[in-house]
Amino acid sequence: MGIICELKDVNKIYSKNKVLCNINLRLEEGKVYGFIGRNGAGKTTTMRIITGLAYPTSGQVVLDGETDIKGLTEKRKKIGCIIEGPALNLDMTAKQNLKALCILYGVSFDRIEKILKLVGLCNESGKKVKHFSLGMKQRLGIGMALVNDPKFLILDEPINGLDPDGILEVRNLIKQISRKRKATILVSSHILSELYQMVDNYILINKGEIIENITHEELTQKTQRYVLITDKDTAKVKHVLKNQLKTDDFKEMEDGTIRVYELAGEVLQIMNLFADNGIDPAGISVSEDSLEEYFFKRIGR
Ligand SMILES: Nc1ncnc2c1ncn2[C@@H]1O[C@H](COP(=O)(O)OP(=O)(O)OP(=O)(O)O)[C@@H](O)[C@H]1O
Repeated sequence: MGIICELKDVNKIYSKNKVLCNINLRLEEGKVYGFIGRNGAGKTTTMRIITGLAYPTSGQVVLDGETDIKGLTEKRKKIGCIIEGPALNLDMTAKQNLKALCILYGVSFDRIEKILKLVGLCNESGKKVKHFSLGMKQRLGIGMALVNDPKFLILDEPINGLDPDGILEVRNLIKQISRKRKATILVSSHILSELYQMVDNYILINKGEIIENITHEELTQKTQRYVLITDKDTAKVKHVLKNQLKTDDFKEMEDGTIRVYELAGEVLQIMNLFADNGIDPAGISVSEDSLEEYFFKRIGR
């Protein structure tokens, strides 16, 4: 899998205020990345640096292997982005906005109908954007970001402020774009659960530092319900789980505890079995981390 974007030791200082600290990121082709952090964590600044709207104080941006200004400028033409809200002309219709952008990019109008269909705005041809709902504006913004047929999409908080219907529409749209166009997508949010089941990888940023970069599977496992077992004879516990409970869905954690996922509702069954096998665990309980709990735990709050 090729790397479409890489940040190497990127730092950004705004008048003595260090807003990005040694950011290292590698974004693979065709994957969807959720960029999650509280307001002011540094998401927008990172996105601005990737797209060339801001320069890093130090460090390097690599886009599709290019590192010099000329190469980066060429690659940036193939990035579609919404940063700090879509740039829309409110007195024009969706189609007129898309047409204006096609002229700016020097591309044919052929793609407009396809984009309107994809973003679900085909039936809004007579309506000026100022009469659109926030969700419609966001969808048009995403459509605008697709005009130059990008391989890489950067969407800054596209779900922020939307009602539940709007959230669903934008989520579905992003999933569809990723499936149909195989584009790499970096999408930010300050709420981890907003991006759940929508992205392949979660990149957590806090106070300008990347604190975690994990896959959807890893996050699911970390936030699932599980039976938490504490016992000094972990080998025996694992043996009983595997051979008598016939489950492989457990994990030994770094602190020596064991988490059994599949049988989270079967704690009594597990306790009985342990009793039969002479295991008297120091601790056994059902536990889970919600997505937001997990996030706050990671950012230390
Ligand atoms: N042009 C600027 N000049 C000075 N400070 C800035 C500038 N742009 C951003 N900052 C500061 O950098 C920090 C990170 O801001 P950034 O916008 O990247 O955060 P964010 O994670 O995108 O949050 P938000 O969702 O609120 O935009 C903040 O403390 C912000 O005040």
